[in-house]
Amino acid sequence: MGGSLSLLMRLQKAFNPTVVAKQDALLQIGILGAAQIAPSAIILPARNHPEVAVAAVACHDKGRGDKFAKANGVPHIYHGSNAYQELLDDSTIDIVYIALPNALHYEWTMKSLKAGKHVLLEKPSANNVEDAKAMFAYAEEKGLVVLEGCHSRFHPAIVRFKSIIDSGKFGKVVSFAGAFRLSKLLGDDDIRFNLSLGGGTLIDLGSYVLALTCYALSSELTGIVQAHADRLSDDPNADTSKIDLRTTATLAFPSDITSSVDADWHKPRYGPFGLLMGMPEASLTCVMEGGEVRLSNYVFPNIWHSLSVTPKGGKKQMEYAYAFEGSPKEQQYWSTYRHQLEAFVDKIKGRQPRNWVTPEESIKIMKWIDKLYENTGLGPRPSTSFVFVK
Ligand SMILES: NC(=O)C1=CN([C@@H]2O[C@H](COP(=O)(O)OP(=O)(O)OC[C@H]3O[C@@H](n4cnc5c(N)ncnc54)[C@H](OP(=O)(O)O)[C@@H]3O)[C@@H](O)[C@H]2O)C=CC1
Ligand SMILES: O=C1OC[C@@H](O)[C@H](O)[C@H]1O
Repeated sequence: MGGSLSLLMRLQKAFNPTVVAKQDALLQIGILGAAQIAPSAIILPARNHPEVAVAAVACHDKGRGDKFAKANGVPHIYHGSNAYQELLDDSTIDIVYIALPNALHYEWTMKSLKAGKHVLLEKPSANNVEDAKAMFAYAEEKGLVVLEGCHSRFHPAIVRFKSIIDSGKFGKVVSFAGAFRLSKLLGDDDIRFNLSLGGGTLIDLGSYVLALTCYALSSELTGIVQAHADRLSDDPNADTSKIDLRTTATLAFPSDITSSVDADWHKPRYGPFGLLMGMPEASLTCVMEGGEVRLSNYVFPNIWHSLSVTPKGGKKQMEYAYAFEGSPKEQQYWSTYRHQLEAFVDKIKGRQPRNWVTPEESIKIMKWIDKLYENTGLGPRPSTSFVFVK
């Protein structure tokens, strides 16, 4: 099939994945919050997974909740101020998908665990490392699965990217660069720019960069060489002065490897009156002694990505990894979120997932997000006033 035809097919499949026949005894998923990301991250993947069903959504606002449920074929809706807790009290729900503002991840993960539910939690896992540690410790105590949805980690493209580095074919790693850069299309009132809701560009976009960098290098980050944040406001008394529109940093890894981080929600716009957005960038580049490998588009690699391998002094070669080797043909259309759901269900069912984001990794990423925020002077994202009682 020609390039443009396969691209069209992948686009079509991304928004209309095959609806599969369901097995008996499905794991029932409840969604907390009628979030924008929920259709891509859980509704569509669940339609394509034979062992799960989305059974309910909880939304404070009845009108919005009804609209969400209707548009996404969710059979039951909880609404009103106690909606989230009512969903957790529903004994038919096995899994809770949490796509709430970052500051609410801790509270609703703890409450979900207390209610005996497994949790698929949006990235970043929490507002700060202390909250993340408490969440994963409680999950362990309860014998339940909590997975931070760093969805890119599950796609064949990132696994292939890492395997090229790990193969040693190009020798030792010299340096690494990770970027997630977008033009600002959201208002300042978006959850991403609100300190009390756990906002900030490093915690939002940078959480991917840190997680994917640490995964690809399979080694412990050892320190911060330098870091800089462009703030939303210069008024030291305003919360917005603690919100970074862009954070850039250089990190140190063992063997003198340095890695750059660019988390940017303020990529310049261009054209007349700045009407055009800059090209979104989600890339990872690893420079090794004998060559370089670069992955572009780790966010929606199922629609399109490129993996370029350039031997030192040689010609760039392109690779694509839409499916794992030997996997059924249909899987070439799986999104990062569909791969993630596969792993999550495997873990709950006691099967070995192909790939996993461990609690230790999630905690480590939160630790370095805190350290970077300390380093840039903005300070870690504060915990909320919620006090958890077992
Ligand atoms: N994995 C991925 O690709 C992506 C992940 N994310 C992550 O998902 C989470 C949610 O992001 P997104 O979908 O953009 O969020 P939304 O802005 O759509 O908000 C999600 C839900 O949070 C509740 N909420 C929104 N604003 C507030 C507020 N001011 N105070 C209290 N509750 C609020 C609402 O619940 P209700 O319906 O009850 O009113 C809303 O439906 C974040 O953690 C983000 O990092 C986001 C985008 C992509
Ligand atoms: O994938 C994403 O892209 C945009 C971000 O703001 C969002 O939170 C993130 O997960």
